[in-house]
Amino acid sequence: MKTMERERVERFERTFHERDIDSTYLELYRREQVLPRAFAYIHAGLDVEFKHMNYKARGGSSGHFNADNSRNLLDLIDLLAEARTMLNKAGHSLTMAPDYQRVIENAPAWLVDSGGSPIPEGFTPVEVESYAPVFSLGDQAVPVSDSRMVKLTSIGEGAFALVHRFTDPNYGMTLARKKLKPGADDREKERFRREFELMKELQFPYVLEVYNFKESDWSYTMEHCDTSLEDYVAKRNNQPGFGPTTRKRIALQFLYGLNFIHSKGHFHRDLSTRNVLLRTFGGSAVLVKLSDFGLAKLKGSEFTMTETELKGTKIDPALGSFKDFAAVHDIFAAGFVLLYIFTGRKNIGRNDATPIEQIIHKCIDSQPDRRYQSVMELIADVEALDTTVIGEAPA
Ligand SMILES: Nc1ncnc2c1ncn2[C@@H]1O[C@H](COP(=O)(O)OP(=O)(O)OP(=O)(O)O)[C@@H](O)[C@H]1O
Repeated sequence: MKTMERERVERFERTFHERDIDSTYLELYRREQVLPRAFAYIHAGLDVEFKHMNYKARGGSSGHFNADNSRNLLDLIDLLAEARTMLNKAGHSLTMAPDYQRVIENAPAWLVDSGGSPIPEGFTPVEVESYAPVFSLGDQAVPVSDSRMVKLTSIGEGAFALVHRFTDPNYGMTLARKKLKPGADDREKERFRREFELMKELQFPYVLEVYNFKESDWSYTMEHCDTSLEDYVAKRNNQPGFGPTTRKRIALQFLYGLNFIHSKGHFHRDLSTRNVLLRTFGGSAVLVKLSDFGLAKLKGSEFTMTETELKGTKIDPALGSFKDFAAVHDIFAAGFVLLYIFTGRKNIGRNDATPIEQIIHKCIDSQPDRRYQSVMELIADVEALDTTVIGEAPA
């Protein structure tokens, strides 16, 4: 850590020296090298507000979160954001228990600083955790095959896991490592292990390859990707080099990957522009890698999902229950991924009538029986697209 960055973190921690902090919470973070008092203070404050929120929204019905509580919670969220930025600059990643992260990320949508805040309808009570730390710092190094420790660099964070990259000096290869966040419950652990096992089974050029599962710290290694589809298209969308032929090539790789998953009897269930990753090789050469299989499961199995688990994915209004998931529901989400690949847009108009838009309308039709019934059918239409007229409406 550089001196200036360390000083900034220490100065932030000193602002908590004069504050009254519940000793139970101080004890939870006693061994933390960085920001022990700050973490204890913020954790204690969040628990007070979360308990009050659960009380006000009991039974799942919406309630009113008082003005003072709203302001307190907003102040705590600001403190946390400040701590996170500072820690990132100092080379640490801040990890938070999934349920705390869910509420904090969703808060800006309903929390206001005057007159109190209306708790959203259907609010899921927060699992308050007063006896274990909810904040921790991500690992900074990992052992490789000859037991040498190599540096980890943070590259991503989802609701449940932290993702780092590291270079194995034995092979000169960069790998990614996904690690479950601390405080994960049995259900999240099962989801994590299932994700690894399924990806291990699905060996295919357009599905992200996973290597090794380590139960001792709930992490696994996988191939490293350079970017997500979301970022790749956003950066190139208005550039002349990113034309219909390149877009069609990316779209087909994505569909071949999806078709392979379906051919093996699985559905992805969480397709989004963030869950499609890319390896880039200079110029316009890319390899599409489908990732984040945490929600994929064998046909017919029971599973309920939470709002956190579907972040970024277009939810199919025609899907009644998650256990009735079928190919047409992945095809619905794939329609939006295709729209983004071909146009850089996330929403489609009613009257769009270019050849690609006609395909997308058929993916997302409100009546599932009017959609493509299989990825193979969809592939046939995308393969047949004439890239010289792809963006033009028919005469
Ligand atoms: N193999 C990889 N190479 C490069 N970046 C990756 C890789 N895997 C994941 N990431 C990055 O890390 C982020 C979080 O990963 P991922 O979405 O798999 O975690 P998660 O906790 O399961 O997420 P979610 O909340 O979507 O379920 C991704 O959005 C992506 O940017």
